[in-house]
Amino acid sequence: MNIVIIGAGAIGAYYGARWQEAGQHVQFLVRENRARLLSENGLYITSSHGNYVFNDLHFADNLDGLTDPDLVVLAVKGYHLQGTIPALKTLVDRGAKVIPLLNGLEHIALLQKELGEEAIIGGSAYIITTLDEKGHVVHTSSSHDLLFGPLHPSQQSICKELEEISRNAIMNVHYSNDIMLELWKKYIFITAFSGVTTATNFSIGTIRKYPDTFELLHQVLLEMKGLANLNGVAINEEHIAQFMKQFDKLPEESTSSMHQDRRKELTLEVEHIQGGALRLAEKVGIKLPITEQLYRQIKPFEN
Ligand SMILES: NC(=O)C1=CN([C@@H]2O[C@H](COP(=O)(O)OP(=O)(O)OC[C@H]3O[C@@H](n4cnc5c(N)ncnc54)[C@H](OP(=O)(O)O)[C@@H]3O)[C@@H](O)[C@H]2O)C=CC1
Ligand SMILES: CC(C)(CO)C(=O)C(=O)O
Repeated sequence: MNIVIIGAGAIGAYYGARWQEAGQHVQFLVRENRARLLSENGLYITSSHGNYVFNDLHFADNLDGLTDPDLVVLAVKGYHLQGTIPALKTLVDRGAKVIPLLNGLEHIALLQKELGEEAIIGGSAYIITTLDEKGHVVHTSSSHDLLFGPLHPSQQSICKELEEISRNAIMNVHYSNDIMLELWKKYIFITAFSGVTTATNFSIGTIRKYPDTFELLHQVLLEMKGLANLNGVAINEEHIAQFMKQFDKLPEESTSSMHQDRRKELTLEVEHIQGGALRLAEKVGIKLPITEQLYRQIKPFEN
């Protein structure tokens, strides 16, 4: 498969590496600074699942430098979404489908509006990975799961093809026939996890030591369950119990990518994640008081 990844960042470069390693044609569309870093330092990933060096790295800072893809993987932060629309429009006009892997949910409707419902496949990543100071990928979780599935019936064959090629790649792939449910599950999980770790500035191990603080995670999950249900998505008590079990089992030092960004003093996706939840809540006429409180606490660190 011919894959273009927009954003050779922590998750884009990780999954790109795994597909290239499995024999797919992977190209990165990057911006000027990243192109310079890639030229100077190359790109490699370190991971407990095996390191990978891009000996043959294809990247360009404009579309003329890339061959037309079957699939575009969108792997930028929520606050960079708008900047990718012109390139996405061109690639979709040339026949590509787009799988966004951003955390959050608002981007799905926005991309469907801009590019058409047939173009946007549902996708979500469960992984903990970051870039080091040279721009190389450091993968620190044992998980490297990729969930995807059609949001439109016309996407079934490309999703099946993606499942096939990814089965030979070093990653866990899950094709879902109800990807909207999966997107909400991830959204609920990340709203709680990134909200509490970033607001408290603690990893999960420390949060777990304080039951009152740990309970915050549960409270956000319950609020978000209510929001999902009002949006017609069947999140239930069992899902919430599973998320709490996950929080219980995560290794001590585990934290969210938003919290890692706070530690590095980078821009935070609080507007896209918690802010997005508050906007969705307003649309259906409910309040999310705990999520709103976390949003207010994180906001000063956003930039
Ligand atoms: N990291 C993780 O562990 C996980 C992250 N996620 C989600 O995945 C998404 C991406 O996160 P992550 O990979 O960590 O982010 P990174 O910041 O590591 O990577 C994003 C990359 O996108 C690039 N970019 C931004 N705008 C453009 C553009 N217009 N064209 C080309 N490249 C562009 C940035 O490049 P530049 O250098 O030019 O700024 C940057 O390298 C986020 O929504 C995050 O929440 C989900 C699961 C886990
Ligand atoms: C919760 C986690 C680590 C799962 O992949 C994530 O998506 C993030 O922190 O951005």
